Amino acid sequence: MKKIRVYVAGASGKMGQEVIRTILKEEDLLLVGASDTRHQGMDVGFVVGAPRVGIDITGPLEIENLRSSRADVLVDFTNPQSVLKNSKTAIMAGVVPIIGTTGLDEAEIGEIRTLVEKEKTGAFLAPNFSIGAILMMRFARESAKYFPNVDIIEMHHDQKLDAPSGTALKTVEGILEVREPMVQGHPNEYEKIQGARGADIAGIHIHSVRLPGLIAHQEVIFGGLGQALTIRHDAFSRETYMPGVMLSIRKSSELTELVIGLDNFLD
Ligand SMILES: NC(=O)C1=CN([C@@H]2O[C@H](COP(=O)(O)OP(=O)(O)OC[C@H]3O[C@@H](n4cnc5c(N)ncnc54)[C@H](OP(=O)(O)O)[C@@H]3O)[C@@H](O)[C@H]2O)C=CC1
Ligand SMILES: O=C(O)C1=N[C@H](C(=O)O)C[C@H](O)C1
Repeated sequence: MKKIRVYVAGASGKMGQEVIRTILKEEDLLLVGASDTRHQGMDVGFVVGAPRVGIDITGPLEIENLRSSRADVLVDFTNPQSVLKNSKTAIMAGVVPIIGTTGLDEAEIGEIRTLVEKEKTGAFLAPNFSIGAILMMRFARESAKYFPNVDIIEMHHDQKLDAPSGTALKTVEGILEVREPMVQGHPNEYEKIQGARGADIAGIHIHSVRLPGLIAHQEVIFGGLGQALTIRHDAFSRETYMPGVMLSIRKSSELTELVIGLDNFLD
């Protein structure tokens, strides 16, 4: 069996470690490289609490390392400052980036799309790899057809860099496919303290909570006449993302364009 060769950027991080532990258990996947600013020179197995793997963590991602690994895909769980450069590096090396890192803006995603087209390779980006979160977004899109008034509360651990979360933004994107931009709340409302009503996208307010103890949680709250509908998803551990990440690795190695969203790979 020809194995899919996987390189992981952000290998020492919370998601990177979980991804590596999972890849090491999959028979059709082969870990061929690991990069991170932390634990440089250490065997990646020891970093993730597994036996020795024979692959050292190489430091920030370099095109030479990626090329010499002969990777098919690069899984990126780094940070909003590194992900664009890493994705471009992968595409230039002929490696399909699987981008889990959030925080890319529209212009940056456009840059990736342009480079993918120029280099005739593929790329995959998913703000959320959890099936429950995908369903939450799908149900929210459906509900917005009947309940146009909606607020989002997203809650994450306090080490998260970007706000609002990629999932909240993707949820809004889906809702705006079926709901026109509108003003929510009283037209004359005002904030006594700046930010009290959260971030406003086309009238949908996003409130970002950051607290220790949390992992990743989101409520999409719809208000209607005499009723409210709340759709909630909770990630209680990072294992929740693994089936989606593994599916994406298997589906992405043959991509020839930029694809956004795990729902593209679900039946
Ligand atoms: N799509 C999804 O389903 C999910 C997405 N995420 C996203 O994934 C990203 C990572 O999350 P998380 O694992 O919690 O974050 P962590 O901070 O735990 O891990 C990120 C790691 O990447 C390292 N890093 C930074 N720059 C580079 C670089 N250029 N090359 C290699 N490694 C680098 C960091 O090092 P240092 O600390 O020294 O900077 C750190 O060790 C976030 O954007 C988060 O929002 C998270 C969960 C699910
Ligand atoms: O930083 C995280 O942890 C997460 N980030 C993603 C996001 O911004 O939506 C996905 C998930 O919420 C966990």
